[in-house]
Amino acid sequence: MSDKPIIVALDYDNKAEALQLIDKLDPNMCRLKVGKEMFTLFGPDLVNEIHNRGFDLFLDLKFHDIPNTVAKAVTAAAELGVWMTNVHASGGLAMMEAAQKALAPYGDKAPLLIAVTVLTSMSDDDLKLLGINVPAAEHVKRLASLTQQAGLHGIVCSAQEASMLKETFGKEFKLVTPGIRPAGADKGDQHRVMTPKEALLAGSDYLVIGRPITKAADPLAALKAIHDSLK
Ligand SMILES: O=C(O)c1cc(=O)[nH]c(=O)n1[C@@H]1O[C@H](COP(=O)(O)O)[C@@H](O)[C@H]1O
Repeated sequence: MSDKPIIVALDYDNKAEALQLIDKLDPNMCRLKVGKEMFTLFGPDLVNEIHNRGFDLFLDLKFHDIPNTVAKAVTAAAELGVWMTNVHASGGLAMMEAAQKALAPYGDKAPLLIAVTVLTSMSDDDLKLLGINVPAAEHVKRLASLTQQAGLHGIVCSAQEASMLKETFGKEFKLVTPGIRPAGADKGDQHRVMTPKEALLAGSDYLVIGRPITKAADPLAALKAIHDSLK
């Protein structure tokens, strides 16, 4: 587990509202994630504004394209100075190797590069519709193995798979787990969920948490409650 495991997923269509929350947060308590919605709306300016406030940023754009294109995209993320970025493991071994290789010139300034395995919104039945006739956990394991072979830092997966994955791939291989729901919270579109405390106990290194914080009546109080529940 990281000493600062919470990553708040900022999925807002309003920059002022997002900055209002960020200004109440402490960079010693959490990291932040900007994804497709906010990056499409507000671009690198938002990344710079978050960096200026002292936060580590996970740029979650889930690149999935031909190796050359993805290598260029992760290079652009490295130029922004982000702490972590990601690709889809389903893009394949060559794509992931090209992405990792593109980061080599950045040395210890390179972002952590992780690969999304099976989205936490997907169930075994959703995989069947894609022609993948194995349980999600098995497909996650297959994609995690490819990711480790490509030399990436770790994967995005569900905390439900964390203990099996830590056992198989070792403690240095980072597990970033969305689909985190405090007990009784609305699951929304997530399927493979776990509570924050259970996720850490199962072996998650980082907990990605969005709506349980950002949609709470008092987001700061929600974050503090989750933070305290981990002690
Ligand atoms: O890569 C991700 O961050 C991600 C992968 C995944 O499998 N599932 C998943 O929910 N996410 C992201 O994690 C966040 C979860 O948000 P909430 O469901 O609101 O807590 C969203 O920003 C998703 O884009």
